[in-house]
Amino acid sequence: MALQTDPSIIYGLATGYTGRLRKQDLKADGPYNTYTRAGLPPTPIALPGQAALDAATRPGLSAALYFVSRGDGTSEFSNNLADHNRAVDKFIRGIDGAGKSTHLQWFRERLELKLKPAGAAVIVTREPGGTVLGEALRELLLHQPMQLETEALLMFATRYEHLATVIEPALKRGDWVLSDRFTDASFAYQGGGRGLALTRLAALETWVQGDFQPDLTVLFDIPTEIANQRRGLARTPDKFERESDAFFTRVRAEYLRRADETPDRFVLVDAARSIAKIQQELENVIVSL
Ligand SMILES: Nc1ncnc2c1ncn2[C@@H]1O[C@H](COP(=O)(O)OP(=O)(O)OP(=O)(O)O)[C@@H](O)[C@H]1O
Ligand SMILES: Cc1cn([C@H]2C[C@H](O)[C@@H](COP(=O)(O)O)O2)c(=O)[nH]c1=O
Repeated sequence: MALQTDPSIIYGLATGYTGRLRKQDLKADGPYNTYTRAGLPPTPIALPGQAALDAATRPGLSAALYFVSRGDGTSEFSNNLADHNRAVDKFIRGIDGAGKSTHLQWFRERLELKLKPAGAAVIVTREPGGTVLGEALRELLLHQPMQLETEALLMFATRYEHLATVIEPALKRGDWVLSDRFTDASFAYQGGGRGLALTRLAALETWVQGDFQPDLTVLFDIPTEIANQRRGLARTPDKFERESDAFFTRVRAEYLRRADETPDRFVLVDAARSIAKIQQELENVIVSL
């Protein structure tokens, strides 16, 4: 297994390091890139002080095998890969670039305010995930290599569980459901991005959800180059985030094709604009609901 540690890359970049590690830095091979090369870098990458030398020669007792920066000068330590991936998800991921996580939280708060008098709850969920089984499968889907067909089937398997145990019961209760991604993502990523026949995805869509469709889908549309800059903040990219620009351009094209196909269901948001401008537009969406 590769060491995959950012400080070695930063050391290798020398004066080329601008204070922010980008996705392309992780991909650029070099003697200090511990993502592309196995083993230790060729030289030490720091001049350690007395405390660090003491810690190396007399390490504290711990079962931890992994760590990830919390971004506040401290680190989150984990004993196994599943916990580590969850910690990475929490502290580093969340950066796909379009800004949907940023706006989802805000959207939820606004919607809750609107629904409060009616007493309806807002359930926020996500795909892949949203259930105990779905979250376990998410780990595999985001981090394990697998056949394209397996990936598509697992996406729809998590969706079946999600619909049956979370979404449908919530809608029956009269609650509102906000899902961070749904079936359009399968068409965009497995279909557009990876090239699985759309007819196969359409068959799975019918099997898993019948004629169920979200009432409204907000598509945060963003050119690949801008998404790249924002995604550049992600330091430990998952399987999807490691994909090429061409992949993301195809993903975007398929999202736009889906929006074009069923325009009544979609609100297309130009996500390249400022957060304030986007929220102005989302405010109008909430008013119209
Ligand atoms: N309109 C915007 N202008 C500038 N920066 C933005 C904008 N929207 C989001 N960002 C920033 O871009 C980064 C990515 O945003 P966010 O995590 O919301 O993306 P995402 O599409 O939800 O990604 P993921 O799907 O991985 O969670 C964050 O650092 C966020 O602060
Ligand atoms: C539902 C769904 C998701 N994906 C991909 C898209 C993203 O890269 C990840 C999920 O990560 P996020 O931070 O929650 O956006 O999974 C997919 O390929 N197919 C799908 O159906």
